[in-house]
Amino acid sequence: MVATPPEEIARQHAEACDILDSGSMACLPRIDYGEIPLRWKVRPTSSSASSITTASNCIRPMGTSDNRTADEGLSCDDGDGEGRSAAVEEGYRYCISSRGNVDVSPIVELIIEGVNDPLVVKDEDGGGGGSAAATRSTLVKTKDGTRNIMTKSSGKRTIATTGGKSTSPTSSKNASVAANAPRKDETSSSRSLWNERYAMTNNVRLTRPSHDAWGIKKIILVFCDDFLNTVYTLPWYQLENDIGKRMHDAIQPILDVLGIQQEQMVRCIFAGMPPGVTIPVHHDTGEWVKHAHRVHVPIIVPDVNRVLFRCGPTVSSLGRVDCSPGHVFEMNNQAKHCATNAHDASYRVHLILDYVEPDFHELRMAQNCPVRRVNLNPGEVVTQTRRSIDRALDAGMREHPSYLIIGAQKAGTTSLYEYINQHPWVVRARRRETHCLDWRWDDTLKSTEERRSRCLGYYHADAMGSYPSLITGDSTPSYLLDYYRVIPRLKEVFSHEPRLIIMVRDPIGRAMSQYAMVTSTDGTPEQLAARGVEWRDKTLEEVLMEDVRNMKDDGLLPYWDMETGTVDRAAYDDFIDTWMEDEAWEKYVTTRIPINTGSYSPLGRGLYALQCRQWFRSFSKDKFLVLRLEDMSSPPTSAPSSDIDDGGALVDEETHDEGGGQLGVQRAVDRVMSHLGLPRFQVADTSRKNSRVYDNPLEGKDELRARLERFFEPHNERFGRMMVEHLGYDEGEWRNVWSYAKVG
Ligand SMILES: Nc1ncnc2c1ncn2[C@@H]1O[C@H](COP(=O)(O)OS(=O)(=O)O)[C@@H](OP(=O)(O)O)[C@H]1O
Repeated sequence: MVATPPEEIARQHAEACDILDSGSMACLPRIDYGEIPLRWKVRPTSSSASSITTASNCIRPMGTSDNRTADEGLSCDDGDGEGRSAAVEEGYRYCISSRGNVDVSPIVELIIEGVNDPLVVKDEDGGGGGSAAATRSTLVKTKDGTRNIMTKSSGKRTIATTGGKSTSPTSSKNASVAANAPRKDETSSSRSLWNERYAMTNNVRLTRPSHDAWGIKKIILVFCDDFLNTVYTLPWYQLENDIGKRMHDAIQPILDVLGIQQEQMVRCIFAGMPPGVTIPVHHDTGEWVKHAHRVHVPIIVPDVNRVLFRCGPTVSSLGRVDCSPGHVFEMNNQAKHCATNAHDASYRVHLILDYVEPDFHELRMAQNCPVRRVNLNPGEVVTQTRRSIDRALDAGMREHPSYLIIGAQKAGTTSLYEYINQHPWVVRARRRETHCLDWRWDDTLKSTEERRSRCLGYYHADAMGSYPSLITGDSTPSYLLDYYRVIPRLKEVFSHEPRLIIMVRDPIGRAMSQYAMVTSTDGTPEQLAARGVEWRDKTLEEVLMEDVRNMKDDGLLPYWDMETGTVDRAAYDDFIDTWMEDEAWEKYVTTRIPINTGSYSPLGRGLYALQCRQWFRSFSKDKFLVLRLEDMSSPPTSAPSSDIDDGGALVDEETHDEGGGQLGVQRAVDRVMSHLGLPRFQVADTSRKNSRVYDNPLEGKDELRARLERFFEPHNERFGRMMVEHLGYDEGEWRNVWSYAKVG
């Protein structure tokens, strides 16, 4: 979302003041519709409002203080809803639900001191607070909304993008128009919880870019990162200290009204809105928004008639919410909302609380990404980006790279890399294919330390140090076959053993794709050079025959009859998994893989079991994830994947994958996220990468195709068996992988 221009904020502020001055807008009736179902938060538009509001059975009433159920709420008038019409209810009930009323005087007692003091501005140098670590390397937003790491020392934007669009509602420039609030600190009570300098040493300083831009003061008790990976409890909500205990006690009645447990709370903040400020119409975004219920409780409201808080399905249908102190209301924060404090002297304070549903933690456990809860220490420094929060004391904890896509060539590795990079916590390596362990390996470097440093340079390891929640990796598909060079180097320079991802594809399709690429004259000079010229004037059949002869000469195919193109099954069964096969395979890979050309091994690269076996001997099985391209098939052009729900599952699997292919991509990426221990996200661009249009070189070559099928059939079978037996993959999916048996 583009930042709201200052003139527009000023216009909205004037409009809000007019509404308040004229008294023309009554508050929406307080109706408790129960908890707003999370799925209503997906697309808050008026059309979806009308479709979802007809489904009254979607409402899940919770116990409320006034004992009114959602259904009762729909049909009864609670006395203050004069003028309420069915249409009003119809339009707003998925945006606002009054969940009850509490006595907030214990909270007021805790936070009243210094509430009207002007905002303390942190020192230019970071005030010794939270931004110190961030000055070394900073994530910066690029034009396309992705993020780069800027390294201060070089002053050059070097690296890496992480996916995802920012939707920050405004900028600090705007705030200067909207917030004519005082910004200096001379009068602040030094022990007020609102005093940022005091909070910086006794609590923890966290930034909230949009709030900061609007001049909003805050007392933060509980906070989570954008993916709900970690929930941080700040000192002023920890039971070990007096303020924390008192906060707990004071806030508990709100949790009781909502019917939730402390563990469900993922954010809890007091937000002080300065006098004369308007927060323009916006809606909240980010992964956490989809999983959390947003609750507001007005705590200190100098004059309810000078406060305008509105929410609604569209900009033109905003309804006014009753902001009397103690009114506990849930709002759909993916619907449009805005607020004005038109009081001329005093701050307005709301408690803003977000909570997840009780089964959220189990869901995340099942996705191999359990929610962590961390107690922060007083004065602790954290490094924040828009999407991530890292403790300074965790700096350098993550070793890079976290993952490597090692192959197979032409099996969709580029696409997978691009999909993974759409995760906001994934940072690109310097190049997609670093090749730092094969042909970019520098033999002139004398020590392991130098070699490690060179390799780590491809992954921006230094700049990533302050952001341990961010990961990086690369995709170099030549590694799978070139294991004998790559594995010892990998072990030498990366002692932590990265996660290894292997994409596979029907070896016949893979070979055709390789042939099409290597013989293509399109591409950059670098690409053309890497392909080599050896296959330029050869047919697919010729290059395949060359490879099969090499294998035969190396003793790898004692079961293959060159004349008939058939496999002797008994000879095959006797030969595979013996030392003779090992020796022959080693001879083949050590003598037939040139370092400077892609024109080799069109058949050998499709013998996945033989390649994987070498990797499986060197790394434990939990390090591997093997995915089939066929399961991730998507169309060549970009298509939106907006029908994917929070858990990463499509809303309607039956219909949504027809021709779309997004489901396969999303599933593949979900599996990668589990493998990497990252929270799931929705892949926005599911289109194919690196795809090529070419004539089918097997068209009209039935005998050649049949030979290839006979050649690969036992190897495919063997590979499928390996997936089931070694990695424990599903038998139904893998046992007959790429079986060429004709049906009927
Ligand atoms: N999502 C999806 N669905 C279906 N097909 C896909 C997808 N992503 C990539 N592809 C196809 O994978 C081929 C490119 O693979 P790689 O990126 O691994 O090639 S490379 O080794 O990096 O050159 C290339 O195959 P060909 O077009 O046959 O050459 C791509 O079209």
